Amino acid sequence: MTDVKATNVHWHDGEVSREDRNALLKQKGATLWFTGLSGSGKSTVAVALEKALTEKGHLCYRLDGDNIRLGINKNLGFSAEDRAENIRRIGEISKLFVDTGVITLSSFVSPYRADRDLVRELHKDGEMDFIEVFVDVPLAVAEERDPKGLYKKARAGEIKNFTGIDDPYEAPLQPELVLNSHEMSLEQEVETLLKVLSERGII
Ligand SMILES: Nc1ncnc2c1ncn2[C@@H]1O[C@H](COP(=O)(O)OS(=O)(=O)O)[C@@H](OP(=O)(O)O)[C@H]1O
Ligand SMILES: Nc1ncnc2c1ncn2[C@@H]1O[C@H](COP(=O)(O)OP(=O)(O)O)[C@@H](O)[C@H]1O
Repeated sequence: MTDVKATNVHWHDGEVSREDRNALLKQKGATLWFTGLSGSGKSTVAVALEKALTEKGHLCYRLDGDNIRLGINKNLGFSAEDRAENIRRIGEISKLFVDTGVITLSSFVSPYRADRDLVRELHKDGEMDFIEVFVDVPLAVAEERDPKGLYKKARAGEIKNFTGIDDPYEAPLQPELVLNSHEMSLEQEVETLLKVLSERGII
């Protein structure tokens, strides 16, 4: 892909600030970044949290691997380079959402530490909350769950470069939160997340 450098381009501030939008929504925009193996529970937890937050009157939005890859990132595959670009774009989108005041739930395998760290850095630019949530289950558990039948296909050699099988997953070193979804109930996971959001003044 051609890397067109942004020369003679400058950020343009409006007259409404992020603080104004946060005040309007009575919450603070933030990104919760769910990372983990396919089948670890990222989407399930994000869906449950979205429901709980909405019931409490908070505006949130889910960005999910499969959905994003059907639209804005439909030109990307699963090479390390494409995954990096996938995560970079989602990182930028998450940051824009946070700027609007929305609590953004981003669920991506995001297997490379450097890609996730780049998203963390992007959020530092705007002093925005970035909460890395490692949904951590042993590969055997994810493979046993196999909700989409993809591990079976990967083991049969029908899918190449499948994370955990013939492609790496680099676990976070210092995530804000670890959820062991094989040892916790969905309700416990949502409660834990709501507590973190409350402690940080996001809700
Ligand atoms: N090769 C390979 N490796 C991992 N995952 C694969 C692959 N091929 C397809 N899928 C399906 O795509 C979903 C992962 O997309 P992501 O955008 O989250 O991946 S990444 O962050 O760019 O690595 C992932 O979704 P989840 O199961 O929800 O994690 C899979 O359903
Ligand atoms: N405590 C739990 N938290 C999350 N998912 C769970 C839990 N217990 C069982 N599961 C199951 O594990 C699977 C996780 O799949 P999914 O959420 O699609 O994972 P991912 O988005 O990481 O690929 C689902 O079938 C879900 O019902």
